[in-house]
Amino acid sequence: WAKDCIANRFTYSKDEDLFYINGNKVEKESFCKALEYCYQTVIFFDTGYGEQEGAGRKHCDFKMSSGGLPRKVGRKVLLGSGTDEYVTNQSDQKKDPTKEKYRGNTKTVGMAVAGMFLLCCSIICPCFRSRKKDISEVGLTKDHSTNSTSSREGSTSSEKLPSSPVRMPASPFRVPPSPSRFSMSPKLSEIGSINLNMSQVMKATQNFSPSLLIGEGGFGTVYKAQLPDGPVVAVKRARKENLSSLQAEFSSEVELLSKIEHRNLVRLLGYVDKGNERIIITEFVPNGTLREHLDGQRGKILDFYQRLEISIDVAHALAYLHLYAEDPIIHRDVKSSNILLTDNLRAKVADFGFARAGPTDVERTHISTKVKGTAGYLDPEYLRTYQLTTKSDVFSFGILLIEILTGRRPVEMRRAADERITIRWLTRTCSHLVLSEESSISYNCLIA
Ligand SMILES: Nc1ncnc2c1ncn2[C@@H]1O[C@H](COP(=O)(O)OP(=O)(O)OP(=O)(O)O)[C@@H](O)[C@H]1O
Repeated sequence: WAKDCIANRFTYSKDEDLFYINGNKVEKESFCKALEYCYQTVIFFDTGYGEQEGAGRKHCDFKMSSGGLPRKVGRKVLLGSGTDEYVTNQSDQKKDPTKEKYRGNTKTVGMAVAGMFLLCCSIICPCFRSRKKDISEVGLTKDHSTNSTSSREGSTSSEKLPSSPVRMPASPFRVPPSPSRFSMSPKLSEIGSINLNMSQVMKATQNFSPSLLIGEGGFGTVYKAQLPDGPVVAVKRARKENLSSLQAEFSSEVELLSKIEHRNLVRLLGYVDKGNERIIITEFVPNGTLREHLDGQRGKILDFYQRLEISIDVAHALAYLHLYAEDPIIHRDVKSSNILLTDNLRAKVADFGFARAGPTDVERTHISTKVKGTAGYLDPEYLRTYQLTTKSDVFSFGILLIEILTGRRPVEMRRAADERITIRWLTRTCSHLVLSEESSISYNCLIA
């Protein structure tokens, strides 16, 4: 039998009693582990894989009903295995030779993503950046306006070069950063804050009026608010129902956002943590999410160069988080609905609810932690090993690039079964296409 799950094909040959993933022979243990995860995700997606639902159960001893299932957090997946989080050394990793083959597949994907990333950053980026106009940003009340202005990323020649080269990965693919694109991390004391109390927040949002509601997600509701002294802000309010479980998301978002400042990251302005109110106030990004644009819900469809610019913006945001923030930060939820666009179609990465501080010690390569993120964007190695590195964001970024190029979601549930998994559809479609400059899909294939 064979089973398609996310971007993988699981095959069992009864005659040979052999297990395959994407045509590669693998040990039963690796096969079962990967298939078990797929079952979990399929349940989350409710994909209608029903006809193959039982495949593998006969051979693998799944623990499907004993806590191995993903818990649902809004549209996100949360695979839990205890609450302990700890940092381990590379040398701590136990090498299981039986997993190497499957690991090889995921590494190939990782290399492909790195290739795309490099293509954007090293070749295309300089060509198009020079044509860019600077975006004027709303001036906001800051506690230390003078200092923070000097530390903010902009286009002045007085910008500082990135610090802490020690943390740069020792990768042969490393691209030297363009000094004009990065800034030092702001010091915590320099972060701007709008000091609002709850009654001012109520006033600014007109008692959380539905007419000011601009978004809703797993964390809560988001409102557009006009502050008395001018700026328009986004006010994200946690749901009351499961406040204790949202507390971690709230703390993470506030703590990490307060340490970063980059024009491609949504800026934290303040927060409320009082009684049963958890509110995050950020700059308002007026032009909706990238997903809305890809869906054609925001007027004119994005052209190729706009998509490219957006990709580059996100790449810069991630490079900043991974390499130039005070401590490395792993976003863990890079996806098109978390990319907000300005009127000039500049991208800002938002939603730091799942973000984690990465390993700070150069000796340490990863953090062992439970899996969080959104199905379809999750790095398969992280899923299997629970070992989180900045590369997990890079994997999600690769998926995002394909989404940007094709307009499709990573998994398109309404399509025919053989077209549901965008990566597979893309590779199959592209391999049949004769490349021609007239055809945008051919061009996109070429880039992908
Ligand atoms: N700063 C902002 N400016 C403009 N709109 C925003 C802003 N922040 C959030 N939104 C809108 O609110 C929606 C939900 O926001 P966000 O993704 O941060 O919430 P969430 O509860 O963490 O969602 P999810 O669980 O889907 O990640 C976004 O998709 C966007 O439409």
